[in-house]
Amino acid sequence: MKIGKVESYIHEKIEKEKLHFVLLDPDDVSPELASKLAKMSEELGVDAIMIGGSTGAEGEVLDNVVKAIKESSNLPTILFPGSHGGLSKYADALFFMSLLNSTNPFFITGAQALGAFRVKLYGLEPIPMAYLIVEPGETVGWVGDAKPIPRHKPKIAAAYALAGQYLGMRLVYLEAGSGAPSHVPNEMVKIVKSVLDVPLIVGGGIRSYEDAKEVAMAGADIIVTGTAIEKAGSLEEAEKRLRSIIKGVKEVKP
Ligand SMILES: CC(C)=CCC/C(C)=C/CC/C(C)=C/CC/C(C)=C/COP(=O)(O)OP(=O)(O)O
Ligand SMILES: O=P(O)(O)OC[C@@H](O)CO
Ligand SMILES: [Mg+2]
Repeated sequence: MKIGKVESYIHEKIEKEKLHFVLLDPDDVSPELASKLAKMSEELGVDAIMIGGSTGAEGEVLDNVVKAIKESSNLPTILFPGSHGGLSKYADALFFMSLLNSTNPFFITGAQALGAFRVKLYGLEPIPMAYLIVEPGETVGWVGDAKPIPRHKPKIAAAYALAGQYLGMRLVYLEAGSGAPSHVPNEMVKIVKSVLDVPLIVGGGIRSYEDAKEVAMAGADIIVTGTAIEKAGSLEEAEKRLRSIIKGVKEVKP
């Protein structure tokens, strides 16, 4: 079995440092803004750009944002699809994710089957990933028909994460939901990390130096931020926030 370029890049990098990925939602950012944010991200030390949204980032809108990002930066572009619609031939890779704690088979295997041929046709690099929604879950929890993992039940998260690894998934993503008032609890990150051999991604509600640093210290290998950068209001503010979040991530050594 061959591990693709983007996944190999992730594996090599996490040996040496904690990573920071920026998520851009084509529903919320224009190609022009995406292009500027991607360029800034590369200059400041972000490790990859994720592209997706839970309320229908697809078609031309998605393609144009991916193209704009590819033109302005050399960072790997990874699709973060809300369904089989969230695929673009212009991206490098995609998180081929299964929402393991969904109550709806569409988000566990259905969207994956409907998207599989197009992934092959577009030559996208699929990276199998267990996607787990933790309370509050926000929009993605509702859209994904999730049974969100209670914040004070880290063992449930660990059980799902380990099941994902044993099912062959090569990444686990703990998601509190975009814009969540608080990120996944540190204790949960720690316990999940302690049972896993595959890299752990944490996102949702991470918006400051302190947030990023504590989640990295708790054991996340990759920290994702979307809202903090996307909705900064100005490029100056986005830069300020990005600098402090990256500082928090990179101060923690693996
Ligand atoms: C692998 C393929 C083809 C599909 C996977 C489909 C699955 C399992 C989706 C999971 C459920 C879902 C709706 C995920 C959306 C992921 C996502 C992009 C969330 C965050 O987007 P943001 O823009 O930050 O937040 P909003 O939720 O506010 O849009
Ligand atoms: O927008 P934020 O809260 O940074 O969340 C990022 C990501 O985990 C959402 O899927
Ligand atoms: Mg969104």
